[in-house]
Amino acid sequence: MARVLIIDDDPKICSFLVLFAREWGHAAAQAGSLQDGLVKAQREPWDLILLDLDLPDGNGLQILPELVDGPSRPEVIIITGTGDINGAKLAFQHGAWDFVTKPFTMEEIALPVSRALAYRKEKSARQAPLTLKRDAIVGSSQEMRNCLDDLARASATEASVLIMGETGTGKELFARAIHENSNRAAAPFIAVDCGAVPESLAEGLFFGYEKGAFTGASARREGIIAQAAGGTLFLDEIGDLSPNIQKALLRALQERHIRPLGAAQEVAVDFRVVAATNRDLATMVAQQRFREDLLFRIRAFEIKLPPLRARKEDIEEIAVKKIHQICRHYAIGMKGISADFIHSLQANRWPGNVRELINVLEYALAAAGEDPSLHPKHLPPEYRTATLDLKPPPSPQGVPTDGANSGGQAPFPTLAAYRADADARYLQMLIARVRGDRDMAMALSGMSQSTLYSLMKKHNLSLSGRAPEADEKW
Ligand SMILES: Nc1ncnc2c1ncn2[C@@H]1O[C@H](COP(=O)(O)OP(=O)(O)OP(=O)(O)O)[C@@H](O)[C@H]1O
Repeated sequence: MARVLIIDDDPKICSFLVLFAREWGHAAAQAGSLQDGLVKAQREPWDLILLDLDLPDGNGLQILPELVDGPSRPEVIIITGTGDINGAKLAFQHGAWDFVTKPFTMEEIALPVSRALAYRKEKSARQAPLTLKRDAIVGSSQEMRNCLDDLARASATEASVLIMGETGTGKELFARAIHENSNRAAAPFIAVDCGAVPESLAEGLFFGYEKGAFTGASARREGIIAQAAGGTLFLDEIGDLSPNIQKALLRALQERHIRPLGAAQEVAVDFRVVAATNRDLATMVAQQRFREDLLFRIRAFEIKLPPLRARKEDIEEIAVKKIHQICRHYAIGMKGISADFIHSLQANRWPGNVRELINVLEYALAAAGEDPSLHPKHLPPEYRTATLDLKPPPSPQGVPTDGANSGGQAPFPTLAAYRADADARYLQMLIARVRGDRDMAMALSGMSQSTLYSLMKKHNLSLSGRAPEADEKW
């Protein structure tokens, strides 16, 4: 038996569909508005939702993304009397299973419904590998379990995978886990941050070059695609690739052959691509900033990682595990964790997601010193105010805003300004923690010496607390 929800404001259609679903042995319920539909869709698990577009409180497409990403990830069939090709395109972009125009006969609706339910049955029958290696991935919320199911399915195939999610949600962690759980686990996992590759060096980096291929090519160099032979190539921030490299990469993906710069022959390479982005690639395609054919190539399988604020249950589990890990790592006695401390963590929005949470936990442990347990007072002040019902704070001092403040709202910082401010505060915490110990600074922050040094320099800071110019050479 499947569970079917019908969201339509026409009582006749609803009764017809409820009857139809029950005759086929399914459980069915109905909702007459977007709001009612969304509440019901999120309160109970559904296998299939039949969604009208023209509802009294808005267009069904408005809630489609929330429906398909809902706790039970139902299939959604659009049923509409005002369908047009653009609406259908949008619906498919947002993950609808099918699009049926009204009026329809019993047969016309029976086919897509039975196909959707058969697909769903097949999907749930496919077992995730029993031995999924996920040690580093913490979280048991329904959202995280859905992502782990996707991870298991992606690992069992050879298909390319696109992982989407905000910064710090664990895209790289998932990419590594796909590789480690795949048949390619024994071969290399090669990661490249596409945003950090200068356009002029990109071809050489991806495809390699022969000695003398260009001025400065004093020796032959293997490209990262060849390095990933037999294994997985992880393209982080793929939305940052220039059009030229998108084109060259598409060719490599289609042909599975590459030609290093200056080489006479093409060589075959067997590699799997996992890509990640925090951008909306479909919008970039519409704006002609990303190739549609490349998007199709890399998106055979999609994993959407939800932000931490959408899975607050995971915060406690991540915090407990990370605190224990950090305590073990630095050989400091285990700390107790107060319920208030967890409550304060859960009240924050975490725009930097798990990465930001981990940084704050490091700070709290440093601030706690010899105290036996962690309390809200050990959190950075700005993270403590989240539990208070106060007016929005003014913008951080010196942080430029986007100029889009209106209606008396507090100025809103630009993302770049917010990140720079967060970087500076993080560095200050780090300086206070390591008291001049460079190795400890690198170990705690996970930054290389050169990255740490240049970030310190950018913010006019030094590990010793003196002016950077007076600091030791690295
Ligand atoms: N579910 C999780 N459980 C435990 N640790 C996690 C989880 N998700 C992320 N992390 C940790 O958070 C940090 C950031 O993760 P990761 O680099 O994979 O994120 P990302 O989405 O690739 O970030 P970005 O887009 O900024 O590159 C890492 O230290 C990672 O180990």
